Amino acid sequence: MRIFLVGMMGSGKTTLGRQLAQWLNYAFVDLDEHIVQQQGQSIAQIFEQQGQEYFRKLERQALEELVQKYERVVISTGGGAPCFFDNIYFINLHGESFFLDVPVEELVQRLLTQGQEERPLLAGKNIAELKSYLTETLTYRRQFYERAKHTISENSLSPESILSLLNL
Ligand SMILES: Nc1ncnc2c1ncn2[C@@H]1O[C@H](COP(=O)(O)OP(=O)(O)OP(=O)(O)O)[C@@H](O)[C@H]1O
Ligand SMILES: O=C(O)C1=C[C@@H](O)[C@@H](O)[C@H](O)C1
Ligand SMILES: [Mg+2]
Repeated sequence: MRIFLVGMMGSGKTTLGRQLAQWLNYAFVDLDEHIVQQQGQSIAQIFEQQGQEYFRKLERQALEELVQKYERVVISTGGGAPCFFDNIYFINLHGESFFLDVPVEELVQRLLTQGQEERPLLAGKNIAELKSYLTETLTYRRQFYERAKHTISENSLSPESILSLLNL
């Protein structure tokens, strides 16, 4: 089985994905980290030097490569990954998807305390700007995230709740 975690920046995809892969004894891939390693550039550098559009193409290519390569894997996607091209359909075609649905107030707290620097879309924003950016972005992205096969709310972000949704 392939398990994909989707949701906003700061929703906990990397943290939970790593834990879940350990539980299942599956491979773990963080899509952002995978792209950074493959390109030898940080996400911020890719955005700056080649642009966001190029980054979105890299995300799609990486998704295609990873489903070819792995059958038992947990993939934590980047915050925007399911919202470009037909990526969310591609994800659903190749595995079980989970939307980590965390309220904006909580995202703001987490992202303020955990460096905005590696997240180019958040860099340089103050708390009010961060909040309005996340609110607007989530309002638009929800239509994609909600196409995930399962939704997990903030208070059940654990490997156990994912396993029980999968009847494992
Ligand atoms: N369940 C949780 N409760 C509280 N804090 C959490 C939880 N999960 C993750 N965090 C914290 O929130 C921050 C963001 O988590 P993480 O990096 O896993 O999010 P992400 O969804 O992968 O974000 P991005 O899309 O930017 O990669 C980290 O500081 C992490 O320690
Ligand atoms: O929400 C987004 O668009 C992004 C989220 C991160 O995971 C990275 O993929 C990148 O910083 C863009
Ligand atoms: Mg992450």
